[in-house]
Amino acid sequence: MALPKLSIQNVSRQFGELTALAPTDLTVDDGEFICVVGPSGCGKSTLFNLISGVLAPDSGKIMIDGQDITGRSGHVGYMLQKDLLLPWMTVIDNIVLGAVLTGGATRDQRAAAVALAKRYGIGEFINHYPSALSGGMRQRVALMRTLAMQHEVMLLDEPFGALDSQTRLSMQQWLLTVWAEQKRTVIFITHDTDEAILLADRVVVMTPRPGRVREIIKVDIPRPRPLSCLTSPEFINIKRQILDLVYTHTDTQESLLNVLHS
Ligand SMILES: Nc1ncnc2c1ncn2[C@@H]1O[C@H](COP(=O)(O)OP(=O)(O)OP(=O)(O)O)[C@@H](O)[C@H]1O
Repeated sequence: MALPKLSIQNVSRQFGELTALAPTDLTVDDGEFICVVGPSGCGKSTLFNLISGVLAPDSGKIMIDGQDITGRSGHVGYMLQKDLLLPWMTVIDNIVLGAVLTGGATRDQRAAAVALAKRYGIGEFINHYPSALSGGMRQRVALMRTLAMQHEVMLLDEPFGALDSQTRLSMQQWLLTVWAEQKRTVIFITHDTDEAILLADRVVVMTPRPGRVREIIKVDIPRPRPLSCLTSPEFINIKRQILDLVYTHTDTQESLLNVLHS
């Protein structure tokens, strides 16, 4: 059987007294698109910081292709909601920034970045500065930068969270095109249930803090997924399951019962 692309085994993290992530397991296959949803503060970004090696876990192991990368950075691409484009650099220089910081972009790397920009709708902006771009365009550039790092696993932390709903819908379709062609393994954090279902092969639902994986919902809606699938019965059915999991939690129910009986 093929090794999973990413394997998270019993990974946890405390900040002082606070358990930000309870022991968590997750296995992701090569080329999968996973969305992670869960209440604010349940440890989603902490999980990303652990996978990317920005933080070391207190327990557990993180493997990519069977290789232990626990606490080690440089093995995954990581994109945040805030695009972090450098304002004094052009679009193309921002895309190759990873290479620039690790010794300089080669001619081939720049040519590959130009090809990516042209392929994915920002070709005419490569010599512009970020300040001249709309929010959606800036996020495209930030994603191109993450792609240009050539990591097979990409972590996207609410990349469309700050965009208006119309731009967000077009960015979701755009991202699905990029993912289908580039064949990367994507883990994507979102607070938007529709976004999670539209994008994901599986949706990981986390519990409130201290977060851990509560349930994993498979999204069997065929691809490509046009916007019209947002109102299909199967979509609504999955949405109902996820909302039930996110908004009803035994601890919350127990504390409500305690209040009622006190
Ligand atoms: N560096 C840190 N030091 C102390 N506490 C932290 C640190 N990073 C995160 N936390 C705490 O850990 C918990 C989980 O935070 P995290 O950012 O991972 O949650 P999240 O699910 O990503 O939240 P949101 O959906 O609001 O972005 C929160 O209570 C947060 O305040």
